[in-house]
Amino acid sequence: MLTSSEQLEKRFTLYKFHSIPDKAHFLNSNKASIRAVVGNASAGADAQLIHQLPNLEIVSSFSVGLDKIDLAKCKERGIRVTNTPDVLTDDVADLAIGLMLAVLRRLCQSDRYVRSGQWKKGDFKLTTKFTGKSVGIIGLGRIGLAIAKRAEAFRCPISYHARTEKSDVNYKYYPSVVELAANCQILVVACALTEETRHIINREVINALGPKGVLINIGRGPHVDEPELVSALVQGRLGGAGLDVFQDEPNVPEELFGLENVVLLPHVGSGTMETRKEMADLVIGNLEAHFLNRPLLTPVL
Ligand SMILES: O=CC(=O)O
Repeated sequence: MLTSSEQLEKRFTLYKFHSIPDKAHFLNSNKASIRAVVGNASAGADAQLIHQLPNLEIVSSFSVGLDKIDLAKCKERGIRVTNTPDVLTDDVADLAIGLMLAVLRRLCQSDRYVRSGQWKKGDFKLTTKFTGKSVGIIGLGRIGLAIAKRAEAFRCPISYHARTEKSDVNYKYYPSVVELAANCQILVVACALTEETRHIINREVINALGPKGVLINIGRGPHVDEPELVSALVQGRLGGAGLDVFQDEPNVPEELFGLENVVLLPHVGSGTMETRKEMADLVIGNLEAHFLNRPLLTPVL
């Protein structure tokens, strides 16, 4: 089976920009021929790159998140943009529930307990029940809703914050994130990263969630004021955290490494073979559709 970059290479002239050492020189020599950019969760098309590519027609991102693409610039230039929604929703929602269980039931710590032979010296300490805990979700889009559905099966009361109240759900709506945090035991970040949602988890929200509260972040690192989160966890002002994303990936604050109430994952929300294949198919399908003048499969712009 061909890898996704082999498939791209079969159909297009592919430049692996991330591995080109002298990017400025490369752009200078090739800028006129580049008509498409393939991005992902860590690199997309910012204003500078868009500006350097006069014939750019489409940005096709191997991610649902669009925060690495300057959408306003794309719109201004008439550049099409696509992402990979829906196909990754289940995986990301599964992982959010996995993080809740892992933090509350101390799954990673228990595993280390067995491997290191400590079990022979005594039983593992008691942990905290997940079923029935109240779950607050920031962002009730596709992924937020999928998390809510799963948490409902664990008999968790669900509440949420979003820009506007949804008329088609029965979950309790909080117009303020601080109020949501004060009224739930597990707070999940599941919204898109935009200028409005950067640092949506700040000191006030963390303090409202409190020393028994748990933060789950499957969104983006910059949703959280990371130094504030680290100090709250170190000082015991927050009960725990399950984090799949960080401010400066792959760098993770080392103060977190020694904390047992924290589970740290390397941004793997959509990281299954099945889903990554569906995402790659969408990226390639969108590019093909564009260059054949057919309707895009998952257009953003
Ligand atoms: O983080 C992953 C994505 O946006 O798809």
